Amino acid sequence: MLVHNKWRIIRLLTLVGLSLLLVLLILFIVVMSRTFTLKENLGLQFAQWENTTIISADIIFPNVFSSSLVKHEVVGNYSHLFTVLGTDPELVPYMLLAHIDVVPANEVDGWEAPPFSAKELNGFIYGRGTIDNKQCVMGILQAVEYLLERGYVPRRGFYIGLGHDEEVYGYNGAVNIAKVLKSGGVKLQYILDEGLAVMDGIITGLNGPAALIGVSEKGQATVKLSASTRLGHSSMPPKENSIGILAAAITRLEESPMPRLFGYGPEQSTFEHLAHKFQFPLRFMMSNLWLFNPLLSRVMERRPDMNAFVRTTTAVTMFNSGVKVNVLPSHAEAFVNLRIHPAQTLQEVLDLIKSTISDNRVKLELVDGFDSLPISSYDEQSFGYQIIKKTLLDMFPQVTVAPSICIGNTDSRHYMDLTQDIYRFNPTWLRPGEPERIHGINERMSVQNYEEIVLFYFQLIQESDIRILPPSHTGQHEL
Ligand SMILES: CCCCCCCC/C=C\CCCCCCCC(=O)N[C@@H](Cc1ccccc1)C(=O)O
Ligand SMILES: [Zn+2]
Ligand SMILES: [Zn+2]
Repeated sequence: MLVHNKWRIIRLLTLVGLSLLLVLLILFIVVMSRTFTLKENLGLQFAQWENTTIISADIIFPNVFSSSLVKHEVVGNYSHLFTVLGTDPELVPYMLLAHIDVVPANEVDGWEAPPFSAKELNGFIYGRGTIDNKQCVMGILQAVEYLLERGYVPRRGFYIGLGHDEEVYGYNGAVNIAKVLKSGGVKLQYILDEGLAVMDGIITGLNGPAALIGVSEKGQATVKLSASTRLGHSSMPPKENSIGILAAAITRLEESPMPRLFGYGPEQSTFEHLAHKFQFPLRFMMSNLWLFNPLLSRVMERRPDMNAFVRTTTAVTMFNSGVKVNVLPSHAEAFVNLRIHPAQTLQEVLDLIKSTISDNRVKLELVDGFDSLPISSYDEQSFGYQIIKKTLLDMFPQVTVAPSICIGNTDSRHYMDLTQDIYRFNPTWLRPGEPERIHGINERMSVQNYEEIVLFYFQLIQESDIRILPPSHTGQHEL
């Protein structure tokens, strides 16, 4: 009897033990498969890191990641391509671009909140990337999430491209996303990428805010300059060494700015579109740039952000030389970053640098460069431009919309084979003192503006469903 009971207890315990093991195994499989899905979807963005929980995007945007209308691909290891199906295959799709990478930031430079904290202070979210370009990454995904949640089905299909290396030329992210699309024979109605913004109080003399849409972007040249002289003891220096030679060359470059070209590129159209918002006599001058170019250029060039519209800009960004206080430097090198005005070519800029330096001991190498980009359409029939403009005016009737040229470079140049119409614009409001925060300290985005950004994409996506633009009633711009 005792033996019999003992076996019954052992059998019972084994059964309980096995069941427990089974439950644990099932739990383990469920947890692991969930973790893998998250990791696959977002490239491992689910971790506990320095007291910050990084939450996977498929938790924040569940509809985007589960909808049968949306296909998500990881491209070039870290970039993201979303394909959103439209119901009407006749309608040419469009594409929204933004980038997830940022330039470095260091709290000790004077940030009011840690640059990677996204801390909210007085209605502003502080953090590197908040206005370049996380606001658009999140704004686009949040808008699509809300639309899907409401059962929206687009008529016109669209793509979303989120590059991971825009700040270092985009060669792995944007270039590969464009390749994927090209290999699928995709053609795009228009592209909207980061770029200019709503300028509020930034343009001197202008009444009211202006939304500047980049219909082109400046070219760029990164040039390496170097000089080499004999290594030796600092107690017996020659009259000049590599540092002095290179410094003199750089001084010559800084003291000889590139020619004023204001009015010979798309900026002419910008000011013609804005002219009616200036007071006399500026209104008259802006409408007659052919006559007032020389005068206006001289006023504008005094402010760095305005000077960018006047000429090819020259910025010495890196200078390296020397190894020890008592050793003559055998080699000095510097990098100069130029943003090329559309009325000049890369070759003309290189020739001018050479003649300005005018010293054969200084070696000049082109690290990377390209001419300014083609001008996208912005007339009454221009689908993309008019959709962006209408979306803006519906939201902000007080804004004047004008075509302009983007003074920085964007990923969109890698998509040039897919469309003729590329627009560079962030639905971000910039007020005095704010342009300096881009790549600078205390980069921030107001909570209110973030909500507007979500709404902007929410509206734009729905506006883009229109088959053709309604006939224009005005047939003229705001001049
Ligand atoms: C007449 C109107 C005056 C208006 C004042 C303008 C205020 C400035 C507003 C917006 C700034 C535009 C920024 C455009 C986005 C640039 C994004 C960016 O930083 N891109 C990098 C990309 C790059 C390219 C090559 C090498 C490294 C990085 C850049 O251009 O540096
Ligand atoms: Zn950017
Ligand atoms: Zn940037």
